[in-house]
Amino acid sequence: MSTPQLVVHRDKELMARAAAARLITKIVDAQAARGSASVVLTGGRNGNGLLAALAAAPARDAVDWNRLDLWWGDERFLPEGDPERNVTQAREALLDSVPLDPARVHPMPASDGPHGGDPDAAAAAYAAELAAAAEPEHYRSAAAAAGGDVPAFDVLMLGVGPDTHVASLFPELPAVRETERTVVGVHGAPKPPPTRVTLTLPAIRSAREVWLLAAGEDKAGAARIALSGAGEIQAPAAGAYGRSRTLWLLDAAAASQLPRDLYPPALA
Ligand SMILES: O=C(O)[C@H](O)[C@@H](O)[C@H](O)[C@H](O)COP(=O)(O)O
Repeated sequence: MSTPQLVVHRDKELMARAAAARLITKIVDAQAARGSASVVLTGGRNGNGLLAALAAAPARDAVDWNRLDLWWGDERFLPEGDPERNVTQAREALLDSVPLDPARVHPMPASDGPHGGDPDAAAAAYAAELAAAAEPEHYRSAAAAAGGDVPAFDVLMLGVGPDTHVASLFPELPAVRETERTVVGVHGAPKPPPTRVTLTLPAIRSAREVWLLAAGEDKAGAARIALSGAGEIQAPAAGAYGRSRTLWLLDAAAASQLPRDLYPPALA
């Protein structure tokens, strides 16, 4: 478990631009070291704000887009092309503007796909897709120990909800309690739409780096709770950490309720 590091930016726009620059560098370094990079995207305003900032970034095309694997941390279980789907919003924000290899872009299944309206079957299919992409020499995740291989994600990004949810892991609901499977269906999510598909905490924790994005006053309480020792069932964001790095990227508003001892030195 990597101890959370915090970086606080002046406002959400600067946080998005700085996080986009950080992601470009991370991808470029991974591609230089291993010939490819693997990133897990998140939905929501902060996740899409980062993608939009990346699309506009001067250094954008330092990334070899053709050698980038993209996965999702969660998805709203809606028909293909629905404007509320995370992949639809990601395409609009960035993906349709860069020359990705379509075979390396892995959206979670839609509700009108081959699995019918069954989010649990869709989740099982995505878990199988992850396992097929996991190389033997890749790090075996905590979930892999229980038989659920996932690729060695370089960066897994998560927006943080005001209730401390990440991906579609909501406090106290069954999905956040999952310790075996890497992907599960979600029924009755408090954030609409109610039916979703999500990575589980073991899958999230297999990533080399986990970046949590929190901007806005409405996230201040969630950041304080998640970073002050709350349990992962009550505060899923508290259970989202990477194997070598856990990075909270906040704006000043979202950091405004943090205990002083958690403030980064520059702000203390
Ligand atoms: O499918 C989703 O809704 C997202 O994956 C979800 O986990 C989101 O990241 C958080 O709810 C934060 O959303 P905002 O950044 O819009 O507050």
